[in-house]
Amino acid sequence: MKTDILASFPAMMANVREKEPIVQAITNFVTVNDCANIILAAGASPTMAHEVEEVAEVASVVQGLVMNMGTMEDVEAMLVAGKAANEAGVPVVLDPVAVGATRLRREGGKKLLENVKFSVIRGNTSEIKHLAVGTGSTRGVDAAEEDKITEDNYKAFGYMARELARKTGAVIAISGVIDIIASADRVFALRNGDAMMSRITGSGCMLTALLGAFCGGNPDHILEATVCAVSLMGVSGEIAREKTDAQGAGTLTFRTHLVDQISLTDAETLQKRTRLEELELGEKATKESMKVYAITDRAWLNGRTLHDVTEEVLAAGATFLQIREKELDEATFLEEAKDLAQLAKKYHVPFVVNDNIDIALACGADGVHVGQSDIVDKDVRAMIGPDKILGISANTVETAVKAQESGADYIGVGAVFHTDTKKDAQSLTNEELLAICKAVTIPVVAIGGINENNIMQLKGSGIDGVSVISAIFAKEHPGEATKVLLKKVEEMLGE
Ligand SMILES: Nc1ncnc2c1ncn2[C@@H]1O[C@H](COP(=O)(O)OP(=O)(O)OP(=O)(O)O)[C@@H](O)[C@H]1O
Ligand SMILES: Cc1ncsc1CCO
Ligand SMILES: [Mg+2]
Repeated sequence: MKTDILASFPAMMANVREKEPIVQAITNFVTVNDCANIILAAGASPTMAHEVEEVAEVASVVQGLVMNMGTMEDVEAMLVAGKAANEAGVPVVLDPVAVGATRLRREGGKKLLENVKFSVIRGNTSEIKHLAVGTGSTRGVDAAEEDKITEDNYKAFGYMARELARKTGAVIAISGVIDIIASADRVFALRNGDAMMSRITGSGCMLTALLGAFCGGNPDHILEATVCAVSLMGVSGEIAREKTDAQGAGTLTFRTHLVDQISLTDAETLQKRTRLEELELGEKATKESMKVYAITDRAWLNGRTLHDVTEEVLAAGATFLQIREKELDEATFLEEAKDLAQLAKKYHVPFVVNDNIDIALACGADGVHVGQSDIVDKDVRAMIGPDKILGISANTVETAVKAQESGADYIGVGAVFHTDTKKDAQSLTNEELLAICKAVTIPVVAIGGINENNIMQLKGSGIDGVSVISAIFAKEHPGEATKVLLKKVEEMLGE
């Protein structure tokens, strides 16, 4: 069951204040004093040790480790300390300051991510964008104007943060006008804070230091601790702004009020003022997710349940799941679809329902897959809304282009092989497949008679993966079959 994050705030705060975790911070020389003070204000105890000769020793006895790339003289010490903290089970928080801006920072950030396992990575939009997709337009320590987070794009930042969380195993916190916090499964948007926070240096560094204190006090609840710390920073920033304005004072006074307020804000005020939204983000159809696209078939269950067989297939690495039921009554179909939707969520695999839009919408699926006739009759995209996955079948350049124009997120092309007598003879040639793939920009998955023996024939056809039914579900060991297919597809794709 999902935990109620707001309800966890009092415990998160009390754990920091009562346990007084020692937090080691290897941070930049610009804001080091502010970082030490905010750790103290939260109720924890700072140690700003950064000499490479001693950091491992320190990191193995503290409760939290923070590393901040602000001035880049301590990357070697960060690597040594990070490894020691990982070995000792101490949570590590990274602030990848200006990570995309220079070669030194790009390489330093890469090295840290390759060698240290982080509990939390906290950065502004440009920094996290660089780590997630390599294209953040960082020029200095502040986020670039074009990477600004707004009410129009914050969901996209949510997807990006979740993707990075899955890749790194860390909770990701993006700061800005709207803050985003994401784990592999859950994504939050937080609308607290004040514009004056970006008019003093180091509010981001201070937030990262605060995260070190909260993770140190709550090592088994990193997601809750992160949301609570980001919220404490934002709410304290708002109250500090009110106090600053009441005095008619400016930005440096604001900085003092901000640190003061971290020590003063209580859990009740925090809960009351926190503006937290949990985002329900479905899975997206990507090229990567087309590799082994499994379609269910209950014909070969052999006494096993569809749930168990599907779980075996997902655990083995299937990258996409479609439920296809031609004979079930609606009520049973819906039950089954709800169950598989939950299962697919657990494995972070996109899940669509074949042909039945009502069931797709009712069961919590990520989308629906339909044939050409369905898009002639009705506007499926309008029915399911802009966020759900729409898959459409096509077998010519013309129908593929039409599918894309109708709002498809991917195309299923087939039948690729004759399934009956002319075993393994292609009914769609690689040239025809390539023409289809070139005519559209969305992912393409091939379907029809594909199995582990004929996949290699599709090399050079431009497809992103294969969709199979019997090549998985008719096998005695569907999980093993999935693994073999995945390996062959990656070979076929030339990876
Ligand atoms: N315009 C704003 N409105 C509300 N909150 C803001 C605003 N700008 C910054 N903040 C808050 O300030 C804190 C720091 O975020 P910011 O994105 O400025 O970090 P940063 O760029 O890494 O800062 P630095 O590198 O100077 O330490 C976060 O808590 C964030 O929510
Ligand atoms: C201003 C500045 N320069 C390097 S680090 C730093 C603090 C904010 O990241
Ligand atoms: Mg910063």
